[in-house]
Amino acid sequence: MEDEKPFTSSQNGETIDLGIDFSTTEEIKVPEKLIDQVIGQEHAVEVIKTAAGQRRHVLLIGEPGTGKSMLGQAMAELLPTENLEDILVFPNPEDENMPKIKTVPACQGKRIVEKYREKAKSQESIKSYLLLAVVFMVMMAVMIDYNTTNFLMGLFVIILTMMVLSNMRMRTSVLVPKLLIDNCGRRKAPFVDATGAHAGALLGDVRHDPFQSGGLGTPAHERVEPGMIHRANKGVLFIDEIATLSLKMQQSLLTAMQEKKFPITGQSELSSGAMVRTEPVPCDFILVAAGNLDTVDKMHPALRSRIRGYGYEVYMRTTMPDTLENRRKLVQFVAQEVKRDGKIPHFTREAVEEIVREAQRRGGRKGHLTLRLRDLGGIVRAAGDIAVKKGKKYVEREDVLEAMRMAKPLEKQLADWYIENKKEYQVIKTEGGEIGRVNGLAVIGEQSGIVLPIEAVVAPAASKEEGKIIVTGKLGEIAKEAVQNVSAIIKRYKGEDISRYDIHVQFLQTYEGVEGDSASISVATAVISALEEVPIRQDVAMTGSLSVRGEVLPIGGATPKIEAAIEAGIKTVIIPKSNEKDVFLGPDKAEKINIIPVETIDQVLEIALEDSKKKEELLRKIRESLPLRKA
Ligand SMILES: Nc1ncnc2c1ncn2[C@@H]1O[C@H](COP(=O)(O)OP(=O)(O)OP(=O)(O)O)[C@@H](O)[C@H]1O
Repeated sequence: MEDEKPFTSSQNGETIDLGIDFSTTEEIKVPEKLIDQVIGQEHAVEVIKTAAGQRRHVLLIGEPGTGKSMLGQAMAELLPTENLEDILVFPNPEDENMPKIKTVPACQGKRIVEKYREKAKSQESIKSYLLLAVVFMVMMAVMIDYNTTNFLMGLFVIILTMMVLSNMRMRTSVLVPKLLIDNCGRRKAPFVDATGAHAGALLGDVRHDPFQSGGLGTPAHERVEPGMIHRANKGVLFIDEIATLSLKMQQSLLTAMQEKKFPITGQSELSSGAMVRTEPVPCDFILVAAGNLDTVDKMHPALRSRIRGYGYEVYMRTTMPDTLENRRKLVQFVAQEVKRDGKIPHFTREAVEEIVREAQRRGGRKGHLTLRLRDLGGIVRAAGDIAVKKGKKYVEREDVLEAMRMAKPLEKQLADWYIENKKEYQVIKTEGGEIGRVNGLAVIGEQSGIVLPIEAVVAPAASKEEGKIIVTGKLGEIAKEAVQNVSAIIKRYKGEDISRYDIHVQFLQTYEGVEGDSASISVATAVISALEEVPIRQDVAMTGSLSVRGEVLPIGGATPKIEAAIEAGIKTVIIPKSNEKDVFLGPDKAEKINIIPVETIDQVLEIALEDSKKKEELLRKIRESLPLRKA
């Protein structure tokens, strides 16, 4: 029971209880089966086990790097191997363009081809002896009565014999079938990853033959190439981003799933291969399709319905509760990543603690650990590489910390560059007070924060009828929405309509990829400051969403945003109270910043505005007017 209780507090540099006694991950046993190595996706694991037993299709929806392809591979391991088959393609004497297909138990395919080859070879040797005999006889005849006519005659006979024999040779080799799918010696059912495959690779193809019309060509059956659907026969066909397949391909995939057989034909209409169409080739695979939520919308409806009707849909989790049991699983994860990589040393306990701390940080929510394990595995490998370079026997804590500094995702590198750049041009101010200018916070990608300065100017409306909200810089829509929300608040405390003013809002130097939806308390603060002419403290940064009732609502990415503020040299950060427990900072960082959680807009203004009589008056009016003001 104790193991299942989630931890709620941040560990800020203390020793982390990992729920297991060990000094290095060398002592941790890694399960043999891949399915037992899947961490934190218990529901998906259950479904995969059931689906493997019942041969059902599965649709896995979720974020990248959460184990979708790993589950597909794990499923292949669970499938029986006794009924694996070899597939052969034979020439069809009645219709050359419709090669015949034959299925035999695994390993028999090779033997059959071998037998045909032997037969063809013995015919070959008879022909060679025949040719030798003819040459010998002609030479004898020419030698007995040598003259030019006889010599030329002899040459003609030899050439004629060679031509006849070579024509016979072609006919004999035509009879050797081609082994299309060879499953001999396989210890696991096939797992075929068809992500991003083009039509020929997925469905099979027949190669073009330029000599075909001259009768010199390669026989049709030899030009037949199996598709991934055929290679996956009796195994798993895994397709990530399934919606990126063309509708036509999805339709063919559906047919293949229904029929469990699919003929192979040339995919290019201009190729001579397009004339060839084999008998249906077995493709009795289990489809494990993957993607994100967008995939569900874009997928061929009939294909999705097939999976829903004859299989399961699973939503992959992105976090798991921070319990002792799950921390133990992360220890196992580190051990298994080390084993899988094969080139890096094992981790010390302290190094694993640092990985778990990073998992908490990336979890982004209180009491949660991230399940984007591919990214976490990236840090494990980078730390391992660092330890290898230093010639260490084990990966230590400092190596993990160095890896986290080094292995920054692209977005983080970009965010750092913004900060440097903005500092250089003094776009980010970290001291003094300014009217209408606030340090907002935003994220790029998922893990990287930036300081996003916002400026507002308020002037009496130029037009008599109505004022305008003029937004410059990217994120225009977000700013407009934020201004609309703050206008309700202003109306209440000021008793006047904001439409009497033109309001200009600018997000200073924003770039592609910046997510600004959590900037609404910043916009509100900038607008109120501009309207009331009360300066905003520039050593304060803030993040939070604002409701029309003046509540400060939770946002994502609290930790990276605070880290960005620290890097920019800001001293105080305002965050929504409900995000308080999502903050995971190391002790070195935590001491550099004062984090103030707030619930309402007046609390924001109290901290962010410079002290003055005007400010006191403003706060009094706002507090009286706010419907949900908490005492
Ligand atoms: N749940 C998990 N348990 C253990 N390891 C995991 C898990 N998820 C991811 N990993 C690690 O990350 C690697 C990559 O994961 P995988 O390729 O399965 O992710 P995915 O969800 O298929 O991502 P994508 O959609 O980008 O292909 C795995 O080989 C494994 O090392």
